Amino acid sequence: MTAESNGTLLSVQRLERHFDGLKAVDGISFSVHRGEVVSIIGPNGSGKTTTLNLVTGAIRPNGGTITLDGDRIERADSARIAEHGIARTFQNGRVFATLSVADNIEVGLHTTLRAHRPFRRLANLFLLRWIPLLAELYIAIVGTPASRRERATIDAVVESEIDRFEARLGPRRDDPAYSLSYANRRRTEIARALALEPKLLVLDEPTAGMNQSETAEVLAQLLELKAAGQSILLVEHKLDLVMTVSDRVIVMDGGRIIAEGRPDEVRRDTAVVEAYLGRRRGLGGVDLA
Ligand SMILES: Nc1ncnc2c1ncn2[C@@H]1O[C@H](COP(=O)(O)OP(=O)(O)OP(=O)(O)O)[C@@H](O)[C@H]1O
Repeated sequence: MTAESNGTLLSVQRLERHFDGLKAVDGISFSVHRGEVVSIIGPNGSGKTTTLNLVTGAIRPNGGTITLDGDRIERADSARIAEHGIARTFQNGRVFATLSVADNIEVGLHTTLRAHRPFRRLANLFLLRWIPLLAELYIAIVGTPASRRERATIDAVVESEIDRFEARLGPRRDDPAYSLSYANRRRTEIARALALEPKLLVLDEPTAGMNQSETAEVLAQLLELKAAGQSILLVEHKLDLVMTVSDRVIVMDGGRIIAEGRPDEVRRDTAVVEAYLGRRRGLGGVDLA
């Protein structure tokens, strides 16, 4: 059966990544179907973020394949993969500190604007990827570059993303990101990813550093995205959230997948309980049973 006919959006096969002999990701295979929310959990250092970095092109694999919507992407760079339909957020939350909320959301769109303006696209990529401070300064002073035709489209996308987080980001739309609360920076980052209308949204610990009510808000937003049919690949330590939002849960330990299934199946898997509790690593004290 082909990727298209069985509804597979992302297919990862025998993926490997070593760091100086350490097998951070050790031959894993999994898939994400269209409209599915798949979470990767596991103790600290089990290879979750490395997997996301491989899928989003931040690093290259030593072996294996990654297929998105039928196309091989394991050798593509992150900008090409973003154009292809994967958008992500980062574990430590990355926003451009001196840019406003609106400009932060817009910046993501510029890095993936299609090749009809190859030179400007190249300049944007160069500035944003390799000299981010200079790029920030340029945008803060001159503004973001766009033709009048593009401007209307871009503004509409930015406004619709601010609307999505209206209560939180609406009043802060023109404020620089450095003045935002941590939770609002994370929301800005998620809005920037969603502005790309990705086929697959990749979230690396979106609730890290958030309190209970902020976490509940993220959960509600994830459930809304899921109801709208958004495919999501999520790494998250807060297991209550994972078990509520996920269609499928993948459990990693030592670079390998040790269990995979529906949340209720994974909860009962003894290998999972052992990985978390038996060795007292990662999320010690979490009751999976
Ligand atoms: N750039 C790197 N250079 C060397 N080792 C690395 C690098 N990135 C990750 N590792 C190692 O690979 C292993 C897996 O790391 P990874 O960050 O993927 O784990 P994780 O499951 O995301 O952990 P956490 O839950 O703590 O974020 C760890 O032993 C880590 O130290």
